[in-house]
Amino acid sequence: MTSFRAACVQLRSGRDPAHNLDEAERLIREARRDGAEYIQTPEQTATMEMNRKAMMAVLSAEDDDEGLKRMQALAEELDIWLHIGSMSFLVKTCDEVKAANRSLLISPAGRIAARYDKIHMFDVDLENGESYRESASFVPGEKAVSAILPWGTLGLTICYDLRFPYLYRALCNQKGANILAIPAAFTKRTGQAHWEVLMRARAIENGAFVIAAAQGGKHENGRKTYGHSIIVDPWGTVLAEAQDEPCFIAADIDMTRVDVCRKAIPSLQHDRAFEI
Ligand SMILES: O=C(O)CNC(=O)[C@H](CS)NC(=O)CCC(=O)C(=O)O
Repeated sequence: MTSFRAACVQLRSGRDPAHNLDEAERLIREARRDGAEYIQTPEQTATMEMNRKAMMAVLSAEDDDEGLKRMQALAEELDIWLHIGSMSFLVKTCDEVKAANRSLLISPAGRIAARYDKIHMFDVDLENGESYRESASFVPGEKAVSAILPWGTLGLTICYDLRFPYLYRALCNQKGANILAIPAAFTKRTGQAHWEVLMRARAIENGAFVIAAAQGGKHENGRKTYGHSIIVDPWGTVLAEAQDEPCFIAADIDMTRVDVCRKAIPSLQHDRAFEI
């Protein structure tokens, strides 16, 4: 199998996890009716907009999470690869309980085929006063993860990871990835300036498809995310892109494009070690 239809579900998740999952399910079903076989949802599909205390109060460990079980049942019912861009789960570190910002690939049998914990924490102060301390609530992951799909190999990353190109290089050169997943909740301000150019760069420099489902619009607490869920081919061509409303976008993915583009520009093979 060398081609498949991929979709991104764009959300504007709010404070109520059940409502967020209802909205995700509605759009996943729409994307399925349109023929999608791989459907990705954004970072923080189930819980956004919460302060640390409120968020910790509603989270469960992955094994006990009803929302995740619901998404597993949905993948099985619809016979799709359902990629939950991220959900948060409680995890114990040595001295405290924190959350993992975790991406989950669910197989058409409803099983968890891969899980990836976001490596790079968004601890940032923007010029306009917006300030984020992801590491206050989340423990970062330590491990790059790829997963084999029937059509190719998926590299799993999340949002701010987009800014660390060597992660994508490692996924493509050392873990076989030729499809890069970058589900996100980018800020509107940074997204306007950086989103599309970085997404296209990751696709071009690695000769890989990029699939990125996003949060978009003005959320309940006033925070604005950029939206613009995007699917890019290995030559850097944008195959589908959203605005900032909840919706789905879809594209037919022809995996033979990976070989063609990597043959034309074999930069992955031309990587060299160098002295500093
Ligand atoms: O906190 C939540 O509710 C959902 N999670 C997020 O919004 C995450 C962590 S704060 N956002 C990003 O990584 C934005 C990256 C970004 O915008 C950039 O790199 O420019």
